[in-house]
Amino acid sequence: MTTGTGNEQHIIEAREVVLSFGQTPALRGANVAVDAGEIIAIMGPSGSGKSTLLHCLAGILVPDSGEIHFDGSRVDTRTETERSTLRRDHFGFVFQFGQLVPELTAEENVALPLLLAGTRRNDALREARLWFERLGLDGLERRRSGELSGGQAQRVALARGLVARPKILFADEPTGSLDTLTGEQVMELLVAAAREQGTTVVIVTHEARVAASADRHIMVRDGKVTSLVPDRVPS
Ligand SMILES: Nc1ncnc2c1ncn2[C@@H]1O[C@H](COP(=O)(O)OP(=O)(O)OP(=O)(O)O)[C@@H](O)[C@H]1O
Repeated sequence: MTTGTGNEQHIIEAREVVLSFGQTPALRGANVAVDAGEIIAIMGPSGSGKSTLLHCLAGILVPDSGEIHFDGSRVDTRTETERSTLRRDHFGFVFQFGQLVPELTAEENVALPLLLAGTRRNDALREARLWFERLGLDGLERRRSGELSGGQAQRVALARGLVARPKILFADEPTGSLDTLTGEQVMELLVAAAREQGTTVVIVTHEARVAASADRHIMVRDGKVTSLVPDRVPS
């Protein structure tokens, strides 16, 4: 593992990242650097490479060339097992669809990251339950995903993404399956909870309103990040 080559002030960084799926280029030299505690929105047209960039930053995909740095050390040079451990210990995830395990109750779904990290079941469930009141999910602890509305299921997924207090929350279109109002509420909860616990957030979204909740947004076009100059969202 290579260490100590990243800029220490950035918690996560992609440098000249190139990745193709077969003949299809997805990233063609993408650069982005995110500060600790920052909430950054990745925007851009469909197929421009947003999700691929998020997956590279999160250590899910390994670039063909270029570098990913997390907390001052290289991620892309690590083995699959090392990257999996990194994700489990430091990253949380929220995606657009189908994230909850249907056989588990809502509280068991939220507790999952803690259980995977070795927390005792009772402690994990106690910690998980704290999120239900906080996210307006009181009384839904024992429901299964089929018994939740889309907005409720996304809030459960959000709780699961944050319960282990990850350093970074990666969110790929977390409001994409929701109506505008429900999506705004989920986004408000996401931003408030992330700020409260100092979690850095990298969020892929099509929606300008979602991006407006972020501290900064970047544009991905044809596999490149086009706005490298800090582009602060006006408050
Ligand atoms: N697993 C895959 N296999 C083959 N091609 C893929 C795969 N994933 C993405 N691609 C291609 O890579 C390019 C970038 O895709 P990506 O999903 O990163 O774009 P995106 O900006 O997130 O798109 P969208 O907004 O539509 O989700 C596209 O041309 C896409 O078709």
